[in-house]
Amino acid sequence: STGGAVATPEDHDVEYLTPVSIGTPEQILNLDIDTGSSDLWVFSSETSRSEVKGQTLYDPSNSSTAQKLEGYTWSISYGDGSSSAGEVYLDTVSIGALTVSSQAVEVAQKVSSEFTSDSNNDGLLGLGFGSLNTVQPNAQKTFFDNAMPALDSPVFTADLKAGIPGRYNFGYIDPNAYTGNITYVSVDDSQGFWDWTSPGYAIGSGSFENTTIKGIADTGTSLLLLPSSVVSAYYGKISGAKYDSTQAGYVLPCSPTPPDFAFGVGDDGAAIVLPGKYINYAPTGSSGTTCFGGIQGDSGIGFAIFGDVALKAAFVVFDGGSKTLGWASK
Ligand SMILES: Cc1cc(CN)n(C)n1
Repeated sequence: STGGAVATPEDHDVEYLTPVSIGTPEQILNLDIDTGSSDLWVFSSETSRSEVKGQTLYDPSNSSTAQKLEGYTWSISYGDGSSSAGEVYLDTVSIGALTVSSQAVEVAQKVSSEFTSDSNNDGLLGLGFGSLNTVQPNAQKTFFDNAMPALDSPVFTADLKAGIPGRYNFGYIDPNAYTGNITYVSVDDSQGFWDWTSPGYAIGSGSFENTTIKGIADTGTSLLLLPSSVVSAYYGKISGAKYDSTQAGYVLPCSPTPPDFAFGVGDDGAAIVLPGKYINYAPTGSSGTTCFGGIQGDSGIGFAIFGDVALKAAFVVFDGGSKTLGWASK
C-alpha cells in the first residue's frame, strides 16, 4: 500500500497542515505532521470549550469505529513550551489512500494557549519513534509504525515548499519530486528523534566549513536551529544583522537578500542549499524593513533542529526500515 496528502503552509511557513481522515463516517481534520514527536492528538468534543477557537473537533461518539481505551491518558509538552493532554480512543485513520484501522487517536481535554490561538491547526500527527509516545499506562504506536508492514516500502517522504503546498507521501519515493541523487545518512534513534549528523556548512559562495552538526529532522519546528558558532558566522556576514534580545533572536535587514546557507550531507560532498530569502523568516514590524532570522541558535536544546526552514529546501526520505534519512535537492 501507499498513500499521501498535501502539506499546506500557514503564514510564513510557520507550520504545514495536512488533511487526515478519522473515524466512520470520516471526520477530516487538518493536522500538523510532526517528525519530532510521536503522539497523534486532536482537538475533540472533549476539549475544554474555552480552549477551542475555530478548530475542527473529532467527536468519537459520531464514529461507529471508535473504541475508548478506558483508563488511558496522555500528556505532552513541546520544545516551544506548548502542551496538551487528554484521553485515548482507537479508530480508523487515513492519510490519502493509506488507512490504519486501529490507530490510537489521543483526544485533547486541555490544550495550551498556543494551540487555542492557532485556529487552523486541529492537532498533531507524530512521526517520531515510538519511544517518545506519552500514552499511559501503555505507549501507543505511531501512524507510520502501524502502517509500515503494509507499505510497499517502509518509508515516508517530506516535500515541504516555501509558500506553496507540498506533500507527505507514504510507502514510495516519487522520482519526479527531486533532482540529482538522494544521499542517505545514518540515524541515531536512541532519543526517539530522526537524529543525524551533518559534516558542516557553507555561507554564500564561501568555502565549506567542516564541523560536526548533530541534530534532528523535525517537520514540527518552524526554524533551522544551529550551534551558536555557525549562527554567528552566518549573521556576521550580513551588515545590520544583530541579536535582538527583545525579539529573543537574530534579526536582519530584509533587503538586500541575505546570503544562501548550505549544510552538508554525507561524506561525498553533497549539500542542501537554502536560498537566502528563506532566512528572511518574517518581518518584525509593519515597515517590513527588519526581518526575524530563519536561522537561530540551538543553545540549551542539546542538539540542532533542522526544522521547516531547512526541510523546505530538500526532498527528505524517512526510512523506517534501515532507520536512515535520505536528503535530495529539488
Ligand atoms: C507543537 C510543536 C511541535 C514541535 C516540534 N516537534 N514544536 C517545537 N512545537
